[in-house]
Amino acid sequence: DWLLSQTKHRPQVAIICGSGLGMLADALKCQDAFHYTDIPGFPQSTVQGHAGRLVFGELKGKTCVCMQGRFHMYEGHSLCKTTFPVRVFKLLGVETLIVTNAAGSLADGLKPGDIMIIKDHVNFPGLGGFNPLNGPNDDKFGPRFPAMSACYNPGLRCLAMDIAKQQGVAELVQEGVYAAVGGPNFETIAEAKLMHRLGVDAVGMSTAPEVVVAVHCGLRVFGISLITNKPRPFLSVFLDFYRALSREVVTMVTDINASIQGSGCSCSVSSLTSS
Ligand SMILES: O=P(O)(O)O[C@@H]1C[C@H](O)[C@@H](CO)O1
Ligand SMILES: Nc1nc2[nH]cnc2c(=O)[nH]1
Repeated sequence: DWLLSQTKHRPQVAIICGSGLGMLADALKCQDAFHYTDIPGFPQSTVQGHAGRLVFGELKGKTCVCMQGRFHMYEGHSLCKTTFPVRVFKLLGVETLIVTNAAGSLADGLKPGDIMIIKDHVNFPGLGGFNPLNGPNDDKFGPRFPAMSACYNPGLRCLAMDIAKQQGVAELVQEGVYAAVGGPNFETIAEAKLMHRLGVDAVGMSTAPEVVVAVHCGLRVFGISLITNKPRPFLSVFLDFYRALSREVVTMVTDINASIQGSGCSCSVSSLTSS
């Protein structure tokens, strides 16, 4: 009610900006911005890179609200608090939630700088009983036992891939499974390997609880992870080096063969190339 009394904007889309992604809010026109400290009952950001502002504005003809800074379990917030803004968005009239995060890659084809469109998630805290929907269910938001089999809207995922192609950045974008862990420590090598074997492509410390609450209250969800790092077991560093070296040798041999042929000589070192 306080927010609705402070701004004329009536957002249809909410965007939660992940670590280092707060500048997404700068794209909004005709902004009304509120510090979390000024919003009655709102939790407070404690993490560097999370400015702690709710920014309303227009983006390509849609009214949006952006969270510049989200809340994480490792800050000491209860899961109810970390996901509280999602219910605020629902009450503001939002229909679509876009979640973004910084995440570590566990997949061979995902490198730092790539974008992963989230196709599904593994909510490790949730599997262990740490769920924002714990406690009495509030039926005005959603059912006691909500389905989570299609959390990430297939139409929006498809649209995002099409836009990536149109903008010529498709090679940086792929779909994958995000896993949420509690943090704040990063994974041990054994934990990273375990998650990789379980089918996880990227790991982070947020997002899944927000998505659970959003799906519970009927919001359409789209999620992306910005890949910021990749856990590097020693063996894979060695294998990458070995592959790079092999590629160099093949290139050198190919060049040598080309110059031998250019000189009119009939011999070559092709057997070395193939081995
Ligand atoms: O809010 P997100 O999920 O982007 O933040 C990630 C997880 C930690 O807060 C932080 C670690 O780098 O980035
Ligand atoms: N848990 C986890 N969170 C991250 N956020 C950004 N990178 C990582 C990572 O490698 N692991």
